[in-house]
Amino acid sequence: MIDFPSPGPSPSPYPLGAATTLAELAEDPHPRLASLRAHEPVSWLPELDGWLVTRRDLAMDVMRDAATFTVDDPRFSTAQVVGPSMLSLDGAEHARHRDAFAAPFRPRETHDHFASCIEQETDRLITALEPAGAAELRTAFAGPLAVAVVTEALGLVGTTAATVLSWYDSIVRSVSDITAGLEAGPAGAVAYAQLRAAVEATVSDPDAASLLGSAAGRLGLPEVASNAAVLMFGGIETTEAMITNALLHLLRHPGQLALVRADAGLLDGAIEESLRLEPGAAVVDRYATRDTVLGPATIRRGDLVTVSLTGAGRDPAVFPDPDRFDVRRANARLHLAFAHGPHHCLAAHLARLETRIALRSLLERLPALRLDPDRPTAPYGLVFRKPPALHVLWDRAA
Ligand code: HEM
Repeated sequence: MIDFPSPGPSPSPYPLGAATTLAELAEDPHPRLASLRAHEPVSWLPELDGWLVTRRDLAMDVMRDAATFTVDDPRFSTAQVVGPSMLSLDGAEHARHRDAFAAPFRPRETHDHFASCIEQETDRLITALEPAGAAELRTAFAGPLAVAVVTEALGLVGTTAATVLSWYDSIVRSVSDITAGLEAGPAGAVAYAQLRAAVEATVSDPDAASLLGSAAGRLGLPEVASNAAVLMFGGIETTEAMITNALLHLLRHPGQLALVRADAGLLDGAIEESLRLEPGAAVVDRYATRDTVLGPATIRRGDLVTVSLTGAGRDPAVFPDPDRFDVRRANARLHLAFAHGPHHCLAAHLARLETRIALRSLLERLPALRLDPDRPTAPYGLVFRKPPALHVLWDRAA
């Protein structure tokens, strides 16, 4: 009798995906994303228990087709803490929630409402730092600025930036626990209840000129509160990352920094290049509503489909020499750092304005701003990517 060897598990059709770890994607994802993009642009990652899309054209296909790739799924962790909002709805319901908040974030309205507040807050923070000649700019500058601007945007009556930050921390902890498969503690629910009460107080205050008041004319109170939480959730860590990453890129490339110092018009190019190379939000998640084909992959209904915005930003088919930081790159703005399609970041203009004012003021006011050579750093993180700390030095006024 012939003894046939037992077949054993069949090899994965996605060997690169099978070998990809979440730890390496958090640490330095770029080499792995480059080989995935080249060989398995839609790959199954067992560690993710989902698909990872790394090619820019396919990333856009996913994000623009909300009927096939939805955010509206019970696994979506933010909605488990704050309830349904524009971030977790699709179709007509999504439009109803989003439209109620859209007007204040249009380019002209953003500039008129926020520019002077951002300038004031930036100046205040830099004035406090200036005498020391050294600082850790992520926690002493970018973070507080992001919180102050979100606080201004929400316009909650009687609520300080410190309170908004404490709610944010508690809600983020609950969302992270749920994402990690743990039971969320009570702090997130308590913070959300307080935020909701502040939203109610603001909406019923005839003197409060807040975007929440105008939204309340179109949405119910619980819906206004959910979206207020999403504005807070969407606007703090991402903007902190956007500012810190842009600073890091410029300070790491003195030649490019010199170009920006010589021509302030290139600052926007530097910001877009930084978003392309290291988007503050590295991925967005979608869930397949039906069996479908995406590029070379067959996706099953219910599958998690994670879009790598970082992978898309370095797609060589669109961005030649994609790893290079080039403030004069003509098409840098084609990055997908603010997503694409119906969920394109509501406040992208605000985030850009904030980062532009922040960087311009730092470069103008802190002479010879440079990285601290004794404390090197690099972006880190699976979802939100930024340097854990950004230690810098500058020349103090004599
Ligand atoms: C003041 C700052 C910000 C606020 C208030 C804000 C707010 C929002 C809101 C409300 C949404 C949901 C839109 C929708 O679902 O229809 C959103 C989406 C998004 N935002 Fe922002 N955002 C800010 C800054 C940023 C920054 C700095 C980044 C990245 C660098 C970013 C990346 C994104 C992405 C990727 C999405 C899409 C999420 C998805 O498709 O699942 N945002 N943002």
